Amino acid sequence: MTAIELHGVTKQFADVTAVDDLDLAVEEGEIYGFLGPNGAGKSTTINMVLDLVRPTTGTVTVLGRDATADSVDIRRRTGVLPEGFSVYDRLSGRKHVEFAIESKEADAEPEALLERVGLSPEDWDRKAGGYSKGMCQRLALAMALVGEPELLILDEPSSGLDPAGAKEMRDIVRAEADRGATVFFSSHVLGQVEAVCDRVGILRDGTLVAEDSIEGLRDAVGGEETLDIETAGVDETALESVRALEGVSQVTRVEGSDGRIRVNCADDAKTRVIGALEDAGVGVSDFHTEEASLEDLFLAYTEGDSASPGTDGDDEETAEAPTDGDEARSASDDEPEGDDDEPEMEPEGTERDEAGEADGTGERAEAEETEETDEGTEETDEGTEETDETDPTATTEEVER
Ligand SMILES: Nc1ncnc2c1ncn2[C@@H]1O[C@H](COP(=O)(O)OP(=O)(O)OP(=O)(O)O)[C@@H](O)[C@H]1O
Repeated sequence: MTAIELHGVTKQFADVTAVDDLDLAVEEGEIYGFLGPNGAGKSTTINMVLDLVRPTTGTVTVLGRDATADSVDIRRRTGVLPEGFSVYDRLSGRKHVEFAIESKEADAEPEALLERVGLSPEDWDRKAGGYSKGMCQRLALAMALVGEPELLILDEPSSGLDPAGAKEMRDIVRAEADRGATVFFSSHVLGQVEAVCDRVGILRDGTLVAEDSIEGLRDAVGGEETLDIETAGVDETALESVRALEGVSQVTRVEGSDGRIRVNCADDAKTRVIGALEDAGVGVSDFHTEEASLEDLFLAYTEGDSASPGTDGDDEETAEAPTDGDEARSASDDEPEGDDDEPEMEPEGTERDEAGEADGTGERAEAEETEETDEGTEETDEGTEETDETDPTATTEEVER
């Protein structure tokens, strides 16, 4: 069975097409990395999977159920780490986890979860308003893990985490997959994706431009590798003989070195390159191969005019992780009025369910139809209303737009 399935899903916000006729299938038990540049439509897709946003057209099925009609059941079986997670400042970490346990009607030990995500016992009863970004992120993960969910949806999970925290996050993701959970996570931190995902989907302008294992993507981009060769010294004639070889696309000297050269070539051209240098009398003292990095792959699929991989891949800047971890705590400023009071400890999805039952199709659907001109704003407000009252893990992203 597929854990997540989207068929022909489009989401239009006024004149912005956030997701465009998207087909996506995530198999049960796999770790699926969802990549894409800023604004590609990742969060919108995740929000549709969670029924926080409804598709303009198309169908979304999660754990074999309809994402809209069965959203309460789906949310009970799903653990979510939302982008821009905001804590309740005055509640302790322990209270947050207890809230999640109560919401899910789960049988879980808050301490075990807090410990699992690496929060120290001395922090468990501190107010989460004093937590660092990384601690907030760990707390969000602890809440997502409550009740051993069948599906984990992690939106930028390593945001705000230091390298050790990111590694712990990966270990937990792997352990969850070993337990049988499906993990769907979006990230800009490509190393995270590479280290942990079985499959990767790359979204661009709301469309899936690539979907494969990392290896498969590499092959699709051309499988070109970079040979870094250390020589005792090399002249232009020898370099020309390498340039003339079949499968070699580029030969450059490494600036500042005496005899190091870099050769971009197909996998099967490597031995020819070394042979040609030796034939030209060049002493090769060492060489190693660098595979195309995930950054290169990402850029190949997401840059340029076409939605197919290009060849360019030097500008790693573009693929750097954004600093959206800032939202983790600052977003708490957007808490609902009267945040002096503790939030009501209602089961997750209660308000949503009532809203859905109010008119049979959900208030949002109606609002979208009647207020077409201000669709985005309408959803924004509504998302806040629904999620803040029911779930402190709810994203505030739509509010901020
Ligand atoms: N509530 C909304 N109202 C209006 N436009 C929206 C809304 N939500 C998303 N969009 C637009 O839809 C597009 C996709 O946004 P989305 O947040 O899904 O992208 P993303 O891939 O998650 O980006 P990022 O990596 O920056 O978080 C963007 O152009 C965004 O401005």
